[in-house]
Amino acid sequence: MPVRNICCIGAGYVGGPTCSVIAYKCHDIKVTIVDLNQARIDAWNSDNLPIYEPGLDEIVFERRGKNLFFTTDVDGAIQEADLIFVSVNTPTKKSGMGAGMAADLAYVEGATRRIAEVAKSSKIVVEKSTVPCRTAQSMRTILEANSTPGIHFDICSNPEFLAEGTAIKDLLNPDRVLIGALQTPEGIAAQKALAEVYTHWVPADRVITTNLWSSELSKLAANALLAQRISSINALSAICEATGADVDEVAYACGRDSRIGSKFLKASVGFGGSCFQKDILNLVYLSEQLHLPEVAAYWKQVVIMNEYQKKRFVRHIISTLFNTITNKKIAVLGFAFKKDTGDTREAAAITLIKDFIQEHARVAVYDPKVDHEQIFRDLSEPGIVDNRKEVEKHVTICASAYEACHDADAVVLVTEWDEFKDTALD
Ligand SMILES: NC(=O)C1=CN([C@@H]2O[C@H](COP(=O)(O)OP(=O)(O)OC[C@H]3O[C@@H](n4cnc5c(N)ncnc54)[C@H](O)[C@@H]3O)[C@@H](O)[C@H]2O)C=CC1
Ligand SMILES: O=C(O)[C@H]1O[C@H](OP(=O)(O)OP(=O)(O)OC[C@H]2O[C@@H](n3ccc(=O)[nH]c3=O)[C@H](O)[C@@H]2O)[C@H](O)[C@@H](O)[C@@H]1O
Repeated sequence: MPVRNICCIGAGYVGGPTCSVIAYKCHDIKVTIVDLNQARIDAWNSDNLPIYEPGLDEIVFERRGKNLFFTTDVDGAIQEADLIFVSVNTPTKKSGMGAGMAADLAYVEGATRRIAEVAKSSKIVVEKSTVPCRTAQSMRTILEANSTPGIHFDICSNPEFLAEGTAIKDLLNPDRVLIGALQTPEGIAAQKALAEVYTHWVPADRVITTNLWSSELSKLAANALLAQRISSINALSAICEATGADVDEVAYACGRDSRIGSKFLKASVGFGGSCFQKDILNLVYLSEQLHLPEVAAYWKQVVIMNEYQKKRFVRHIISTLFNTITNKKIAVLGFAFKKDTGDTREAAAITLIKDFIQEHARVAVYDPKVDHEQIFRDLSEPGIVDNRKEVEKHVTICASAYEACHDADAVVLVTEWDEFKDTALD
């Protein structure tokens, strides 16, 4: 049976854009995106969408109210749907077993339990969130144990590979769509039904089907391999600085080898974003649980190198400014974790600025998209009394790059926003 009604649980950076694109490309499918967060849903229903992503507004504004809906009526949307994407957050656990490493699956479990409790007909449930390998097994156990008799659930894994800032481009023209399912007749039928949603616009040869566990692991593996390339080039950048080699030239020379390839070899102050670190730590935890300590140590080094790169950058600035930045003005251009997004999760700028504050510098920040309040929130460590005051004492948020750079002792270019390329400094 072709899919006619989709519900997406989680109206975040993945659920929002992904399911909006499905609605845009599949006019014969009704798509309802739900979230518990009323403010987020209100924003999706307004002129000011909660996420900045080039091309997103046009797509949402064209389909909203036709076959694309945003609501907090989670139960109603679950009941109507024949296919449900679970696209909720899976952050690193903050406490308990696996704290600081394992993925917190409480939101995935919460959404799965809700489906089991309220569904009145059989459904295909699709794991869209990034999860540890074999999570689909736990979801199946929950669904089977808690649902009404006679109702059947098929689970597919369909990890998302979009990158923020290019989400719409990535969704409209993906390198591949990955769909894993149990290799039973029902599992294969569910896999086919989901594949048919994507082949409304994605060439069939780009839709890859695998077993459930390969699909779940491929997502963690892809992010780990991408982050590993960045840590590799950043490690080489330290050697370049000590020898006079130029890391861009080294990256170019290596990238021209078609076996290596040129993408993801840009040396940086360290990767940020909500997923690379989280997903590698998730892989490290999985390796430890599987009693593979050497494998765990191998992947952990990618994160260790990333932290080293950020600290090395701060040390370099301080030593260049005669070993002290007390009372000196440091202009920080860019706060988001990369250009073309307002997302600041795990942004390198947060670590750098906190270090500058510790050194008693005056910091002037400018970012074209990040909300001022968000910057203060990110810089104020929770739980430390008066920390917010301390941050406000040291940090000024500016309305332009020129204002931030005026009379600065150092200009730190953290996020590669295009407008900085054209910013001429006196
Ligand atoms: N941000 C990104 O670029 C990418 C993220 N991912 C993965 O996708 C998943 C989602 O990530 P984001 O969209 O960035 O997270 P997000 O935090 O922006 O959005 C998740 C949303 O789910 C909602 N939610 C949580 N539990 C719920 C429930 N029981 N019922 C209804 N709504 C609920 C939250 O309120 C939140 O709005 C994560 O597993 C992440 O690792 C995968 C690829 C790219
Ligand atoms: O699972 C996810 O969340 C997503 O994670 C990344 O996407 P994203 O984090 O949005 O952005 P990237 O373009 O991968 O950049 C991540 C970080 O690496 C940095 N980076 C990237 C490329 C590079 O060559 N050098 C480098 O330092 C960026 O500046 C940024 O801080 C992956 O690219 C997506 O495929 C994946 O779906």
